Amino acid sequence: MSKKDPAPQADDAALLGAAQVRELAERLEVRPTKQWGQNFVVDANTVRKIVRVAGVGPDDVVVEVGPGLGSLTLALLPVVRRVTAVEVDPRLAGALEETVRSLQPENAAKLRLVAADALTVTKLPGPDPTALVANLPYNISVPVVLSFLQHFPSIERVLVMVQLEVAERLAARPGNKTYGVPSVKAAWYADVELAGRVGRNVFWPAPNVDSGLVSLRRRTPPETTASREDVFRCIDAAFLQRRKALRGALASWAGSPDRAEAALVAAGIDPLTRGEQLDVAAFARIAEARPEGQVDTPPRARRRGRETRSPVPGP
Ligand SMILES: C[S@@+](CC[C@H](N)C(=O)[O-])C[C@H]1O[C@@H](n2cnc3c(N)ncnc32)[C@H](O)[C@@H]1O
Repeated sequence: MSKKDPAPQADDAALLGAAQVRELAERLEVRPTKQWGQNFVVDANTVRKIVRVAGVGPDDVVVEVGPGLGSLTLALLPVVRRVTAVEVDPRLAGALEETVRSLQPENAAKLRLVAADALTVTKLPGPDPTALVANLPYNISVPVVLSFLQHFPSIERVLVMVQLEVAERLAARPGNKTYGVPSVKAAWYADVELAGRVGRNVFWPAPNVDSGLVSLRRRTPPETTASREDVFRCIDAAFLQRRKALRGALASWAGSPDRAEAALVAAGIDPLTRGEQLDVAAFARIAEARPEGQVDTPPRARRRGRETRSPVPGP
């Protein structure tokens, strides 16, 4: 056993309870807005749980998207090396540092505030982030997760609280009725698990739906010569008409149903399969099998050009 003091836990720290969240909001004259998905956590046990399930520790540099009034930030700060908090609402961004200074002065130096729209953030100050931990605004939760996994390869783990339905969709497996574009794209970057459910009563104001915790662990993307963009375009096309067999659903993506069929056969996939049955590795194989130089063309041009294009290459 080490003689060193154990790493501080969120349990020891000053956290915000329901009364403090409301008081703080009142003092800052912040009325929560739907536009920015502002449902603040008013339950200290929930933020402790998020930090615990995230599995972050003293070496972690955590990005928190949407710190709001600071409920989760205050639970993260005692536990991790640094928190970089990205907040779009200038009223909240302007107050966060002061909140931390007054409640946890010992951790104030660990906080870095970035006042910005998280969807535009592709670089962050300070050391590379190792984790994303956030209670995300519901309307942009999937784009935020995908964008941070794309732009920050140093992020190894993600724990986000999102609308339960979105959490289930992110963690869904092929064949499941909630499996869709978010599930396949998230699986490109990470192994994804539903890590818990959270009732709506831990928020102020309470949303109309329950929430879920989603845990993502970075993995190596499927091996393919196709670019991520190409694979993602193929996924988008397949799910645009999710009940359709891929031969038809991928027709415009490939140039024609015949070309789609050829790419599917070359990838070893039955052309009558539906996208909802395939995992991300299968989409990577299809994108790889697509004829080179192929571009999405309007239907008329596609019909005219059909006979003149070169055949789809074999596997
Ligand atoms: C669900 S609240 C969570 C607040 C706080 N983390 C908590 O748990 O109480 C979402 C937060 O994200 C912020 N937000 C919304 N859209 C954003 C964006 N595009 N970029 C950064 N922050 C955003 C909101 O202003 C709000 O503070």
